Amino acid sequence: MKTIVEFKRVCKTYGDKENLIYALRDVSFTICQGEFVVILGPSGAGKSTLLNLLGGMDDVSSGTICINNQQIEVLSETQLADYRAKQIGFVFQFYNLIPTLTAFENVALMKELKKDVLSAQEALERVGLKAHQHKFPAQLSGGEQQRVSIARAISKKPALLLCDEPTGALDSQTGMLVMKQLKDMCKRYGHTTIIVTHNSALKNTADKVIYVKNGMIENVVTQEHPCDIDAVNW
Ligand SMILES: Nc1ncnc2c1ncn2[C@@H]1O[C@H](COP(=O)(O)OP(=O)(O)OP(=O)(O)O)[C@@H](O)[C@H]1O
Repeated sequence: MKTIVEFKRVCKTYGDKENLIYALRDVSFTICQGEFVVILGPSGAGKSTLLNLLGGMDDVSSGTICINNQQIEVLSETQLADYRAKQIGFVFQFYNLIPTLTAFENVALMKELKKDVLSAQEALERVGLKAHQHKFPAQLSGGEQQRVSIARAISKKPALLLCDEPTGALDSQTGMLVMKQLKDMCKRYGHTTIIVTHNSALKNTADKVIYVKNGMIENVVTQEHPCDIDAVNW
């Protein structure tokens, strides 16, 4: 399988000499195209820092990051903005939908960022929300709103779908449905999906689990036969 993400000896520090905080220290790993990846670790471990670096929202202090054959730590601000707009789909804990636009219009906005997008209708169909496409966010449940935000992210046909605690604001049953959707789409359409979570129950469902602790990679486990989301005890 093609390698789509390669972190090589990445360090990320905050603060100055006297007050240096290592958010990530000497982090190396790879992710293959089409993998369903879970990044697990306690609070403060460095998970969000990792995701921010992957998404081009922050820059490394040292080391290299290669995504889809592109070295990203050397990109200028403008090139990084283009990378975020075209290559990355983001899903956050809160859905960040525009309340005055319908589900369809929220997804269709992505056309402004990239020429080659999935139609809003196709993206909403993939998340099972075609019937709700003309509703406003306030007329949708939390789980449905999150599915609109997933439709918005996948409509860009991103190289990477980055999800930061995507079920954090949902009850466990709805959270499970959203996770199921993410995994089903990863397998059906080949989206490389990277999920940051505190929920260690998800570890058995991933092709790869990256354990982060104290800014370091504690372990990377590749699973040949991950279990179905339905089998998870939340
Ligand atoms: N902008 C910043 N300035 C200073 N320190 C930061 C900054 N961002 C993160 N850190 C520090 O880097 C470390 C890793 O933070 P990070 O947010 O990546 O952890 P996390 O695993 O995502 O935690 P959580 O699960 O609580 O969100 C923490 O010690 C944090 O305090």
